[in-house]
Amino acid sequence: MFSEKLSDRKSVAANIRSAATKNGFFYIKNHGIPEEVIAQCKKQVINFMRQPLEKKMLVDSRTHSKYYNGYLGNRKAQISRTESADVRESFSFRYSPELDPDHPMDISDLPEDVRSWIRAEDFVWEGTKHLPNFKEDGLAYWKSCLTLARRLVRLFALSLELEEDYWDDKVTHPGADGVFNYYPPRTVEEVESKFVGLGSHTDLQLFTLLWQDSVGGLQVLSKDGQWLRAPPIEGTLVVNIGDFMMRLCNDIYKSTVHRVTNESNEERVSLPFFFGLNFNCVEGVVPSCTSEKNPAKYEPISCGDWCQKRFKIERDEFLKNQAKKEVAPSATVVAR
Ligand SMILES: O=C(O)CCC(=O)C(=O)O
Ligand SMILES: [Fe+2]
Repeated sequence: MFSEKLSDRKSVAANIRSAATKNGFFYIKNHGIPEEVIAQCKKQVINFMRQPLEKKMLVDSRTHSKYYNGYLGNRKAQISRTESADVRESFSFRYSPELDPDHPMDISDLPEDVRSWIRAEDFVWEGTKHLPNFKEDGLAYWKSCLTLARRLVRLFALSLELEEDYWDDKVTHPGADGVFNYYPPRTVEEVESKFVGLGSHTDLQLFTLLWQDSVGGLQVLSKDGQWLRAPPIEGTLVVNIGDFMMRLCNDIYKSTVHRVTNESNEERVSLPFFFGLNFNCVEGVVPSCTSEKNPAKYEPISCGDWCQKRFKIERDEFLKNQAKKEVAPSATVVAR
């Protein structure tokens, strides 16, 4: 991937094509993110999550965020309608031009159509100031992911028989959502009531880079409906295709359903990074994925609209179900 020779890069791209077509999930090694950067970030996630709830609520997403940033607590969301509420706790933040590792710039210098789509919110860093180096260490990992993702998107372009720079101008201020996931050790209640860590879902954008610690618990749904374990492999990141990529390549690449349950007595941390095009960028099916026999299945849509719609569905669904539970009678009528 980092080779000077196009033929080397093409050969990696061919591997990506094969994995993205079959499973939609693969591992990468020698990705260039230093182990030290990952370890520091993980340490900070543990520091944050082990705080008393009132400290974590300083950055509560529901009270402080317009755009789904900040902290979401244990069982405060439910990504899958047919499973339980999610046991996972998370801390989320979004792309900010000041923090861009490749070309930092002031938000006021962005053209208006790009600026109006920037979803970063300062409260996430304001409310975590009491944790020494939390922001610095968290962002060091996020920055490494962003630089890597910009490299990887070039290989994705190659893999789809597009020019390598096909998306370069469309990832200058991209969807780059950092999330710190924390799955507490599983309790007896969770086992008995079949609670999931994070219910079955697909990711939204072009692709996700995922670091997971050594605990395990990620499962991927295969084409024939089997849950496959995606175990931690030291020195690797998991990469998986998102829905927007699947749309852009007319379903050739698969955005695969996955879920997580921490089945251990240890804490589990994972660090996904969700990468997409600039949110103002309206993109349709790419030319190399359509033909007369295989017309585009999807209309162009902006990456931002797409994400916003999907986030809203997830949150609204959860709040609706909560409200229903609150007004439900204590007796349940069972059909006979
Ligand atoms: O925790 C993991 O291993 C995966 C998390 C995930 O799928 C997500 O945050 O979308
Ligand atoms: Fe996911």
